[in-house]
Amino acid sequence: MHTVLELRDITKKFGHQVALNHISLSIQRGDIYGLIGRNGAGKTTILKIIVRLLQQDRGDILLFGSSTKKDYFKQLKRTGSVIETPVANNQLTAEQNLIYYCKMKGIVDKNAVLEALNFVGLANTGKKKFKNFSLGMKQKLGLAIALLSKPDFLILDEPINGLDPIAIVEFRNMLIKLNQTQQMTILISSHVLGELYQMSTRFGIIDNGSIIKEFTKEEFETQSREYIHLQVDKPNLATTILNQLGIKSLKVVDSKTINIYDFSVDNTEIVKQLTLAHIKISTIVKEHINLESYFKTTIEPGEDINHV
Ligand SMILES: Nc1ncnc2c1ncn2[C@@H]1O[C@H](COP(=O)(O)OP(=O)(O)OP(=O)(O)O)[C@@H](O)[C@H]1O
Repeated sequence: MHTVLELRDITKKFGHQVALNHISLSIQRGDIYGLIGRNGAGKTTILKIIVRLLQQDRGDILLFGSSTKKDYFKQLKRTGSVIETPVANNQLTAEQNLIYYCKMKGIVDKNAVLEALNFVGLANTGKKKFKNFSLGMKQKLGLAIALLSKPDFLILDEPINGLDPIAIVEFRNMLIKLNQTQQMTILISSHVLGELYQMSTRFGIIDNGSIIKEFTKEEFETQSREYIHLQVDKPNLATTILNQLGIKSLKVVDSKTINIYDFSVDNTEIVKQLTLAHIKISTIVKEHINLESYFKTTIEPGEDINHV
């Protein structure tokens, strides 16, 4: 296996605030690595440190095996990135912006601009200036800019934020195509977990500046299992009754939700006993753990009872 990126014990502080706390992770060639975390968890800070928009306070980064300053910057040329909002000139068209970036990056391939425009589907935007682009068009131009140098490693910060469902699917398909046809390794941060799940091969969950879980899609699929999603008005009393019924594995997720992982008692019996105790049930349904619910219960552990 070839390691594209390795972060070793990275710490970054802004004043007294610890944004990254001893982060270690590695990304292998061909991975689509989904970085998941709530607002302020540290995702953008990681990406900025990788592309050298920020400097870590401690720890080492290896990009394609290089860590020394000179070699690292050489390897950065094999990387394309869109971090925060795509930076383009408001007064220029898509094509003009790409020509400008080619000059800046020293890209001499004459087909690079047209290829990038075609790939992201912006070839027909003609004279329209960047300032008049929709959000989706802006995101696509950002991707086109990142692809100009035909990178081996693509880094994208929240690329599908604010896009409509059709644009999201288009974006997903583009990234999967890059990964499958050009073996491009991709690091992507996103809040849109359902979408991230569909394209990523590996995941890292970051919370409060620490990576708290890393897993492959395969591992997730093997471990994820069904559960009963129960919503009631008195979860504490409901938990007591469920325990009395012999249900050993459950989790109180929030002020009205209990997830039950133990199927030893029939749903009708659960409903009957809760109703007898004057508990109002608003939902009782069998569900499969998805990335979103896994993420939620991982970063907000709730009250865990005998559940691993
Ligand atoms: N330049 C800065 N100066 C001070 N604090 C900063 C700076 N950049 C980031 N931070 C802080 O570091 C923490 C991590 O921020 P970061 O932007 O990496 O989070 P994030 O996971 O990308 O969040 P979001 O999803 O909201 O973009 C936050 O608490 C943030 O306020």
